[in-house]
Amino acid sequence: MRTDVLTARRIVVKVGSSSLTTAAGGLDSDRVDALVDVLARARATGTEVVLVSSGAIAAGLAPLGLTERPRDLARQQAAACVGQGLLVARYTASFARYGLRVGQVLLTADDISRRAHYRNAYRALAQVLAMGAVPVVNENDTVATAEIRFGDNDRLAALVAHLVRANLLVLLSDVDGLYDGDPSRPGSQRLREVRGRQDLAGVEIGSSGSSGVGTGGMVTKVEAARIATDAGIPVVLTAARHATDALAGRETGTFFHRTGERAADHLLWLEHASSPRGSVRLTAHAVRTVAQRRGPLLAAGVTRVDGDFVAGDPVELQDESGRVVARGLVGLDARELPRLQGHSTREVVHQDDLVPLVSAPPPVDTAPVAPARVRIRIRTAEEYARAGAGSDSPGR
Ligand SMILES: Nc1ncnc2c1ncn2[C@@H]1O[C@H](COP(=O)(O)OP(=O)(O)O)[C@@H](O)[C@H]1O
Ligand SMILES: N[C@@H](CCC(=O)OP(=O)(O)O)C(=O)O
Repeated sequence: MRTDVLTARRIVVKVGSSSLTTAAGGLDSDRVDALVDVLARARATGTEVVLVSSGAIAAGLAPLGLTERPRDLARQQAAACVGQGLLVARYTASFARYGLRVGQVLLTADDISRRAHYRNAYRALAQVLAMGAVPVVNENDTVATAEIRFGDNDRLAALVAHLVRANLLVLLSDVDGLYDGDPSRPGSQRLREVRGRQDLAGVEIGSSGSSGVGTGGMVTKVEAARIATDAGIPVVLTAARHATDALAGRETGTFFHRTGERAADHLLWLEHASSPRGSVRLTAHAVRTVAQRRGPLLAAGVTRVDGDFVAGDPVELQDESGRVVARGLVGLDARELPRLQGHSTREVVHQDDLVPLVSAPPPVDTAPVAPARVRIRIRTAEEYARAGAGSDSPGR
């Protein structure tokens, strides 16, 4: 038995498109009902549930006369617009069988990478839970542009788990766990547990399966598991048909043990969900300060400004060679900075709004301090698409 699962009082369950649709396309009511049966049982035992559900685009295909997932963003937006309503209507009817209400929550990465928005999203979700309803979360695909699109719900679910302070993330797919190679290949073995990155060495993490409606495949699930476990949230990855066992703490799928501690609220979003609006180049001294989070970034430490950002936007902080050393929420507009750079003590990024992405050399003028934790940065959807990785591209 998995004690972390049994003791979890608040859980985020993410279900993929491939687990909600029929082979012929369209929503599969029986599969929606089967999932809701499991979630309603968890609720009956006092566990709070947040559902992150994909399927908007898949559900909108048939009603719009589309036979496959469109490759262009405009038709994906249209499909999501029609499908999201159908999806939530289906959940509303299904949860109503248990006297439970659902509330639709549509998020964009852009909305919630800012600190104030993050708090607002937390307040809204916490209130929905406090009032006994089940939040059904998805990305707001209809208004998300290629630039701000988060792109896959696996990573979105990991960030939502952090946002709502969940004790567990459950990823439900059409495959019953992470395999060491293509699961359709004879001889591939399921990993029962992952305790850290070392357990993933040699594992072939591939893209979407044959359903044709999934996004990102195992790549985004493993990234999601890494985001969650690094932030102290264990993850169960299994097939939707094993959801009962997964929530009962039985040994199904792949269990990712937590590897880190909960990080400051908005910093995880800043690191994983935000798309930088510009970049600021720093002196060597300022690089050391921000990489070790020993103080704020002052205008005196800025040597160059690129982009058209305004106060509150996420920006990249670069060293003198252009290497990205941190991300920060900037406190000044791009047009204000040039006249201050190099000499002013005005604060450009507050210390609490900084995420170091690499460790820096120890400062020459002070005693050695512990280096900042080296973080493996998860790509944004935009970077992901640019790299043409897997099938996660918005152009798919
Ligand atoms: N190493 C692996 N282990 C398990 N599944 C994998 C692996 N590599 C690629 N996959 C594929 O990932 C698919 C699940 O991802 P995806 O199609 O995006 O589903 P979902 O809609 O649930 O997000 C599986 O059907 C499987 O074919
Ligand atoms: N937001 C999109 C789903 C994106 C996504 O990650 O899909 P999936 O890989 O099926 O979980 C939708 O609702 O269609």
